[in-house]
Order: sequence, then C-alpha cells, then structure tokens
Amino acid sequence: MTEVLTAAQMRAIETAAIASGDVTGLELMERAGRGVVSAIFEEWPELAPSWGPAPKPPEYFLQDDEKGKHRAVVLCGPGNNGGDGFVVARLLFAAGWDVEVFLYGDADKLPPDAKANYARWLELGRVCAMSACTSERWVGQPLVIDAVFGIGACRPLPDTVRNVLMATVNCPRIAIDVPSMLSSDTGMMLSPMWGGVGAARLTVTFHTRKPGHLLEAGPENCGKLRVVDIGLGRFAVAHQAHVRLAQCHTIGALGKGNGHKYSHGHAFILSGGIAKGGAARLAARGALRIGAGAVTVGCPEAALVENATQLNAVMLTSVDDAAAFEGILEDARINALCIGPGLGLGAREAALVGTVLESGRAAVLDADALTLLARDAGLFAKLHKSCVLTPHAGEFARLFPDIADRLNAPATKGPAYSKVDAAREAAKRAGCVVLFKGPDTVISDPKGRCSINASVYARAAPWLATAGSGDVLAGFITGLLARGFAPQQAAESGAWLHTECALKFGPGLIAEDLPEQLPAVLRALEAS
Ligand SMILES: NC(=O)C1=CN([C@@H]2O[C@H](COP(=O)(O)OP(=O)(O)OC[C@H]3O[C@@H](n4cnc5c(N)ncnc54)[C@H](O)[C@@H]3O)[C@@H](O)[C@H]2O)[C@@H](O)CC1
Ligand SMILES: Nc1ncnc2c1ncn2[C@@H]1O[C@H](COP(=O)(O)OP(=O)(O)O)[C@@H](O)[C@H]1O
Ligand SMILES: [K+]
Repeated sequence: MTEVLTAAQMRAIETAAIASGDVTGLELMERAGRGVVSAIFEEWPELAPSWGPAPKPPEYFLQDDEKGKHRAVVLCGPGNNGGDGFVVARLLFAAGWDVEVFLYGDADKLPPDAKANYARWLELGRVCAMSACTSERWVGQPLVIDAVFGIGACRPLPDTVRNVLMATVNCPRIAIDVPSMLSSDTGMMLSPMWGGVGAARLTVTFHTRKPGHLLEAGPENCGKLRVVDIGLGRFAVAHQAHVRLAQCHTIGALGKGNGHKYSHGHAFILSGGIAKGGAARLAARGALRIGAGAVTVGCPEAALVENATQLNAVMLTSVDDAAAFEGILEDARINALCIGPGLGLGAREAALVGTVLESGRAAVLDADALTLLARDAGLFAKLHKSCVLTPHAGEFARLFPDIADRLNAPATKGPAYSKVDAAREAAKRAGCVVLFKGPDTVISDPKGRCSINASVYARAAPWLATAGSGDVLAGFITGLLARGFAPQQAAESGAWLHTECALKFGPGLIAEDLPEQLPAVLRALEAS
C-alpha cells in the first residue's frame, strides 16, 4: 500500500467500513490487537507460544512450562488506542503471559469498544491507575506495550503519561499504531524537551503508514515499523487528498527507442564562475546519466578552460550574462534548465534567474537560485507551473519564513501542521512543484498532489548527507524534465532514484558516485 493516511482520513475509512455493515468497530479493534500480538511473535519467535505466531488458535491448551514464562506491562490510554491495548493484554494472557494493565484516565469514560474490551480484560486480571504508581514501578520491565495514545493525540502529553513514558525509556517497548509521544500526522514530539531518547523497538500500525511514521522524528522513535492489514482495503479516501510514498514513474519512458539525441531532450545547466563549477558539473553528469539526450553546461567565459578540462560527454558554452543566455535559448531544442548549484548571488546571477523564468521552459531552481528568489519578490512572482524548487530546510525557511515558523512551532492543539502541509502550502504559493528535502523529502504540486520519498527504515541512506548530493538530485530532476516528465513526476522519480543510487553504493558515498549507480539501478528497475 503506497498511501500514507492522516488521522482524519483513517477515521473516515473506519467510519465508512463500519457504516457499510462489513465490519463492526469491535471487530476492527480485535483485528488490530491480534495484528499487534502476531507482529510481536513474528519479530521475536522466542516469545511465541508453542502453537506459533497466531495470537490464539481456536482450540488450544497451554503447556505447563508456558504459564508465566513471559511478562508484559500494558499501558492503556483513554481512547481506542487503549482499547487495542486491552485486546493485546487478553491475547498475551491467553498465550500464558503474566500481564499487568495500567490505565490513564477514567474507565467510565472509555469509548464503547474500548470499554467492552476493558470489561473483557477485567474477567482475567486487574487494571491499576497509572497515576497511582511511582516511577520505580516502571524500572526494569521486560516488555512494555504502549497503548496510551494513537492517532487521537495532537497536544502536549499530560504529565502522568509523560513521566511513565520517560520512566520506561530503557525498557523494550512496543508502540500500538504510533509511539504515544509522537504526533501521527506530523512525526513531531508531542512533549517538548523529550530529549530524543527511548525509541520503541517496534511500532505496529494498521492499514497504512501514517505521515508521522515517515516524517521528522517519527522513524527514529518508531524503531521497526510493521503495517498490519485489518481488512479496510476496499475503502479509500478521495484520490486528490492523500499522500503517497514516492516511486519511480514510467521507467519505460526512460528507454531510448529509435530517436536521436535531441529527441531525448537537451538539458542546460547554468554554472558559476572560476572555481565554482563543480556543483553544475555534478548536476550535468546526473542529467546525462538519467537519460537526457544532450546536456550543456553554461559558464562565464573566464571559467571555460577550467570546465573544459573536466567535461567530455557534457557540452560546454559560455554564458557571460542574461543577454547571452537569451540568445542561446533561441535553440528550441533546449527544453529543461537547471540554475542554482554553485551559481553565486550577484547581479549576473539574478538576471539569469529572471531569464530562466521568463523563458517559460521547464526548470529546476536550487541552491543560490532559491536565495535569489527569496531576496526578490519580483523574481518569485515569475515562477510558473513548469518549475521545480528544491529547498533544504534552511532554504525553505528563507523562501517561506512564515510557513517554516508554523511548521516549527510546538503543537498545542489539533489539527497538527506537518511537513506535508508546509510543502503543499509552499507549492500553492509558488505556483510550482516544491521538493522539500531531507531524509523525509516531501514533494508537492500547487494542487496539493503530494508524495514522500522516505529515506528511512529499509531505505535509510544517511550517506546522502554529503556535499554535492543535492546538486546531483537537481541534475536528475532536470534530466527527467528534459525527457518530458511532468514536474511532479520528475521531482518524485528523481528523489526516489537518488535514494536508490545511495543504497546501491552504501557507506563511503560521495556525490560523484551517485550518477554512476544509475545504470545498475535502472537496469534492476527494468528487470522488475
Ligand atoms: N481508526 C481506525 O480505523 C482504527 C483505530 N484503532 C485504534 O484507535 C486509535 C484511535 O483511537 P481514538 O480516536 O480514540 O484516539 P486515541 O486513543 O489515540 O486517543 C484519543 C483519546 O485521548 C485523549 N487525548 C488525546 N491527547 C491527549 C492529551 N494530550 N492529554 C490528554 N488526553 C488526550 C482524547 O481526548 C481521547 O480521549 C488508533 O490509534 C488505533 O490504535 C484500531 O482499534 C483499529 C481501527
Ligand atoms: N540523512 C539523510 N538521509 C537521506 N537523505 C538525506 C539525508 N541527508 C540529506 N539527504 C539528502 O541529500 C541531499 C542533500 O542536498 P543539499 O542539502 O542540497 O546538499 P548539497 O547542497 O551539499 O548538495 C538532499 O536530497 C537530501 O534529501
Ligand atoms: K500508542
């Protein structure tokens, strides 16, 4: 499942499923709890009962030596996440575990399905108030199930809950749906000063990933992430509204068929002056490797010799000023532009950004071009729908300071504002695609079509934090624009391939290595 659903979308799906008569809320809760217990037993087979990872077979008996062999503490909250916790407590008990259950909140106020499972648990064991326990109570617990808050939490944690979660940071912890100190819509901590310690070992979520599993502090706090199917597959949210995991679009479109080089597009990369050309050369190499038929670097006359010693398949021409570039653009075959990497921030460069935008051609604006756009509202107003902006967090804050402030403000009430919301708002304001970089790169177009290239969990590629890797990404996207990809698809595919190249190379990666991984990555994609 490539959809990433917010809490509101998840609730809408659950409501539709229940309204259809297909399933009751109680049954969904049972499936969720069962999914959590199976996931635990699959993850740690040594914890599973003699009958295997199923929570409970229809006819079962516990062997004597299984009774009390394992121990868990289940922390339940006041909503349906707590309800899932009571189901897990019951199923672990059925597998012979010693289970202690603690509740935050008032049992009388539990929602109906959670209350039903609370009552079922009371037939087997006790429930203690979380608030009545001192911090020593939590030390050294072998397994803690965090069922305090799920998708319903969007404001700072109550002190009782915060203290219990802090006191169990060193215990192996399994989070139901989402770690309770994390906003499922944003991936941000609900309690400031949390300190970044105490990740869950495993987070088990339902139906699809939520933005909070992928964004910001989410991945480092979820531990491993498992998505459990609870039978909601046929219920969908409106297509426009949802966020997807980034993927590589129509790899077939990258094949070369029978055309000649110019039928595969001509990308033009603008460079800075003497000793500033490395970034543009990296972008050019990326654009060529990804399949642009021809790539040219344009630099000031004075830097021609330096660039000529470093470029072979990439062509080179002088661009001293905006007027010279206007002349070059009379060649209609140049169909994708890249400006910003190593560009500089002077008057020549600002005028070149203006020319790029006035040409109306597909263009990637990165690095210094973003700073120039932030400085000049007139330039910013020239952005159009064939542009792609590729800011990292610092550049994003320069371009969209109010949006960045809103994103970085601590959540005090819902609905939460996420990196997805920020990228959407920025793209709408700019009137073009915005690719907001990071391990959690978010790509949005002005209509809010949005995807996340999550370089986390199995796709973690921390080696990408190396000088020049952003320049290569700008080149990848420019190359895909030259191949005729629409801006959103070019940005999404470029980001996805960028991560794949880093994964293919692994540790020790430097920016120069990235384009050289593309042949193998593309071949593997074609084969699959
Ligand atoms: N939506 C679905 O499709 C399903 C949801 N299920 C479970 O239900 C959960 C969502 O349940 P709920 O919507 O009841 O939400 P939660 O159980 O996540 O939390 C909501 C409750 O916590 C309180 N609360 C939230 N933040 C608080 C704070 N900072 N201080 C004090 N109280 C706070 C709210 O007032 C409300 O009572 C999911 O995360 C999941 O675990 C599953 O049972 C299966 C299906
Ligand atoms: N820890 C990380 N995991 C995955 N990708 C990362 C990480 N850090 C940075 N990146 C990616 O590496 C690239 C860095 O780009 P940028 O910040 O512009 O750097 P530079 O200007 O040095 O090239 C971006 O695509 C970003 O998403
Ligand atoms: K939880």
